[in-house]
Amino acid sequence: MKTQFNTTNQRPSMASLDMQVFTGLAHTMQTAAIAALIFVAVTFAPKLKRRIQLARIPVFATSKGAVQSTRGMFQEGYQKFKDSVYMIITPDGEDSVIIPTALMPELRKLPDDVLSFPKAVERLMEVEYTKIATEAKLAVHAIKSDLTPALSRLNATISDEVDAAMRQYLPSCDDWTELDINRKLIDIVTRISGRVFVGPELCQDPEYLDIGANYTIYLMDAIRAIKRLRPWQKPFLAHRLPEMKKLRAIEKRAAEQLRPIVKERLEAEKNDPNWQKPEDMMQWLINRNAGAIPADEIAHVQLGLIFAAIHTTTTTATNILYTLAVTPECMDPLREEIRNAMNENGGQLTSKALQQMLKLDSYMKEVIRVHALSVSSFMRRVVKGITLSNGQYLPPGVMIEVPGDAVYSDEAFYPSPNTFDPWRSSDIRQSGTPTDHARNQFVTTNETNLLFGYGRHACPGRFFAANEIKLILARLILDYEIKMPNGESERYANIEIGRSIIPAPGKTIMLKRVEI
Ligand code: HEM
Repeated sequence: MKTQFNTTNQRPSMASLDMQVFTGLAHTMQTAAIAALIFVAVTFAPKLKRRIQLARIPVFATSKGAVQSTRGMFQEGYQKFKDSVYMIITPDGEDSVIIPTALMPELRKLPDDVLSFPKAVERLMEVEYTKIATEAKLAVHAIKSDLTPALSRLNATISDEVDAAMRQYLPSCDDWTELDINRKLIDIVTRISGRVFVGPELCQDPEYLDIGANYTIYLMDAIRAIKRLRPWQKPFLAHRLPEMKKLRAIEKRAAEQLRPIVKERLEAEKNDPNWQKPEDMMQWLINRNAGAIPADEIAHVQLGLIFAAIHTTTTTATNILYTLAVTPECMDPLREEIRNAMNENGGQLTSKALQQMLKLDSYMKEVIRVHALSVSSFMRRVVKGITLSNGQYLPPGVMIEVPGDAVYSDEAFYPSPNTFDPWRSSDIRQSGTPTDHARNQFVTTNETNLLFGYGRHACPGRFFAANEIKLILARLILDYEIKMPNGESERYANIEIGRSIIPAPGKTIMLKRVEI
């Protein structure tokens, strides 16, 4: 059989076709291989470079290491490398550099273009898809300059709201009554915070209360769902997730509810000379921008506040109540202190009365020492390379964090750390120097008190949160007996989800109104 050669006039034979296809395929594969190599180089080279730059740092454990929980990993790491910088490779593949307490002060004041809080939040919160605001400049400014200075003036209003919220959400409890206290606290805290965020009418509106109680839950559900996707799937599938649709829907409802109120207030300011500006965050946000930012943007900031304020406060208060239910011996000293402080302040829970409650403050602080909300704190991403005073270079892109929970169990900072000592801080404050007094408060932020973070981004809402929690606790302690159900005496164990440690939801405690 003659071999057929392909010419322009001839139909190609099967063999030459095969050859052409093969050559074409080979080219395509070559191109694909080069593209893949470039992709791998672009994607992994910075990571590889970082690894080389961090090579001197000991790596404690990988995600597949022998230690089971993230908390255990951080605690064991602390035992081994407490005073030095070390690295933990977390299950999400982050190179996380753990900073010892001694090196924290030199990082405290670095600006965001060197060591960034928003950039640390970006990947954690899947910001590319959730679109939540990582820069909270407007909110932070309004909290620091308007809310915190107004706290003593607003205290009576907030205290009245606490009473109203208790009446609304707690049953009469004339006899021992079993309550899902976490659920109740979400509603109570949403209403009280709402009074300060959006004013007296809206904070009682069922639509606002529903948004306030659920926004954080929907956001966290969406983040978890996105994290379950493979990285390459995210751009295509993230927006179609049912959890994301729920998130977008609640954001839309918030904008629809808040938009007309912002417009109404702007109109009133323009047209009504007798209009009195309300004292709430909504107004402070409007004032700070002289109406220059769109109403939808204010709604966005309000959602950011809801996220920052409500579940953090509720989780903290739930931790305290789960503990109160198993420490009945603390109830009388606390009750006596609250009554004395009220007697000295005209029978009211004034700001000054709250400041005088050293035992209550100490109890709250000790609960959080034993039941921290997170294994780590001060999470930041390095933007410009930093050389630490020990000579270690931290390259751009690296995440740093501090093992806050492990610090709380360090004998050097907290003697007998395994003992729950409710008056640990009040004893120091009563007998110590002014510095001891200042460094041992619930709202203190420093290298060994990390509930509210550390440095320039430390929680600006902590003064409001502390007052709110104290007002709720003072009412509960004055008016109720508290115990565990079914004669139990063990505290509910907290549950760990990644770096978070939260009180188990859905658990009950018993309340009975005190007979006077
Ligand atoms: C017990 C309740 C609360 C806890 C445990 C808590 C905790 C925190 C933590 C850990 C941070 C990050 C700090 C850092 O990394 O250095 C933070 C930031 C923040 N918190 Fe709170 N928070 C609470 C209540 C509140 C409240 C009531 C508000 C609002 C009134 C608020 C507003 C904020 C804001 C706006 C930020 C971001 C600060 C910034 O970007 O500079 N928080 N909070």
